[in-house]
Amino acid sequence: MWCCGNFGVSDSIKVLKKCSCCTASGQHAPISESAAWADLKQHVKTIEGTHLRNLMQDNNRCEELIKEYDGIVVDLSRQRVIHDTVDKLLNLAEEAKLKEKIDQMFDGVHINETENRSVLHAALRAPRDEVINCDGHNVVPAVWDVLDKIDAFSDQIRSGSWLGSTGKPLTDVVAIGIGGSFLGPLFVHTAMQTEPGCAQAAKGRRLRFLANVDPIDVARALLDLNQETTLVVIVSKTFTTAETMLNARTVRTWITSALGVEAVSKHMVAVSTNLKLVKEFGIDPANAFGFWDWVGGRYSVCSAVGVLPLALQYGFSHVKKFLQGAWSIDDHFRSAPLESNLPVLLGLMSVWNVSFLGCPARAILPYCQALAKLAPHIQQVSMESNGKGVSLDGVPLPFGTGEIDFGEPGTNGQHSFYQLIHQGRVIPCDFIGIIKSQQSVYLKGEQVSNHDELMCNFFAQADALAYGKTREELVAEKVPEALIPHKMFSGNRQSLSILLPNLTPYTVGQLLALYEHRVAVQGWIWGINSFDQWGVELGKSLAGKVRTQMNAARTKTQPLSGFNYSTTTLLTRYLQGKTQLLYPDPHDVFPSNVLPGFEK
Ligand SMILES: O=P(O)(O)OC[C@H]1O[C@](O)(CO)[C@@H](O)[C@@H]1O
Repeated sequence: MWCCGNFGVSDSIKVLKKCSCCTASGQHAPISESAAWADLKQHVKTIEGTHLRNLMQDNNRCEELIKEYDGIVVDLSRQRVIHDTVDKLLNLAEEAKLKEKIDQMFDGVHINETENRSVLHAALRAPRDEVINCDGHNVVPAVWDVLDKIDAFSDQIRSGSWLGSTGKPLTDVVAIGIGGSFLGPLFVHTAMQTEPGCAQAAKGRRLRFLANVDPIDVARALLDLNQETTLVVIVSKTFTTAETMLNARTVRTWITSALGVEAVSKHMVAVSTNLKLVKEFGIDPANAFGFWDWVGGRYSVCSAVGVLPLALQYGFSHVKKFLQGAWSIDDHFRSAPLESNLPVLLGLMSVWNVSFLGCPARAILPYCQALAKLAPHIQQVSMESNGKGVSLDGVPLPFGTGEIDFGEPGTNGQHSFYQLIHQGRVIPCDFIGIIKSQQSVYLKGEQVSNHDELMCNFFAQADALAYGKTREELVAEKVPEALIPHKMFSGNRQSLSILLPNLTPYTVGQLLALYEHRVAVQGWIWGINSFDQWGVELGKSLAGKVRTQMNAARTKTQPLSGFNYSTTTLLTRYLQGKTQLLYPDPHDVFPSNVLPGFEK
């Protein structure tokens, strides 16, 4: 048994206490030592004797593996599983106390143990009358206080009752943030942009994101914008992230150089959990939108992090539907039996592929251009959450965790990396299709509409991967012998298909929550903390060391010290290449043709 599940929970602050019965040291044995894991390892041999080409002929099996909830169809029939496999994976889930973990999350237990925090992003989309407790009090009213504030503020901006410092309406928004303070909002914005209702609501408005500290991104984000009509939203959970704060100072300079310092109160607002630093930056606390430490950065798109910029662009009513969609999956996740629970099944399939079938990567392939930013967002949600080397107890794990996520919308990906997926490495694929497109085009005389054409590929690719193409088929097609090995497809390559009725704010919310909870399921099975991210710290601190030396070298012409031969050589070459820029005056380093507003 890998864990007794006797988690002690104190009355108000629900902190997990170590159970005493697992090992002498109080540490849990890794899940890989469980009987359920061993059983699955054994079961791999059975699956290796099957081919999807044959498995797909069993209609009962396929029917069992096609699941539906609230309009979403998830087809798992092209996974390399049989009925027994699912049963064994559910045994593994039981061994990992998955149901208890889900309950603990919704109960506000401090399951993010290394940061001693609850994990309650689901509370961000809970209906007003829901009760979700954290540290002894219901957090839902506080969530709605912020949502109501965003509703009112976004309405003021959009209606023109809040004007810029020179009396003009603020039609453009630049949201500055990185990682979770950027990728989720960008994903949802990209998905909503072409939805007719949202597009109508956004008429005459522009939403830009500024994430990278690269000054090229500043130039790109500010291109053609006018300070007088621009609202800047600084989004940072900590308000200390180096890239975001430098970009915030840069854009503040862009605003104040044109409009004066007093313009900040009209043109700059913030989203953060650190309202003290927001104030120190010069933003009126009345213009700050808070959230809470129980919201992880990569899980924060449903907080003010995403809701504020999206409500400014589309109006709060559309964003509310996005939150409702996410809640639909939250509610399903916390209440549906594991065997019909979509995020649970998706998570278990990923664990099966990664830990048992040896496929550490996953391709996310939406057949919908509006989902172009889904894969980049899920990269962070998944890889920052589950790319860990030790168990919750800090013990090195004897197996790899996490998945290497990547993806592009179809059909673009087909003309790029699908070659490898068909004949090279085995990469389990998530195909995501939409029944009714946001845009409909049908040309007279064409066989099918444009969206149907797209979806023909969605259906074809999954079967191409599953069935492959045999030597016999090629011989029958009279393919020359020399070409046969090149034209053969082994098939038996697993994928799953997710079919959404349409792509609206509601279904975007569903899709988001489906992936968020799937990732959590994987982490709970592997026995890791999916909610911290210590792995990003080392690079950040080393960049600080380089920054100090860079400044010394630029301003005092001091020699570099403390770096290895390689870094010293390249750093020296870098410094030599830019000797003309010795920081005499910050404005001097901004060519006015690139960054409008920095003219001297
Ligand atoms: O919102 P913040 O505090 O600026 O952090 C941005 C991002 O930086 C990280 O902490 C690490 O890259 C992410 O987890 C987070 O989403």
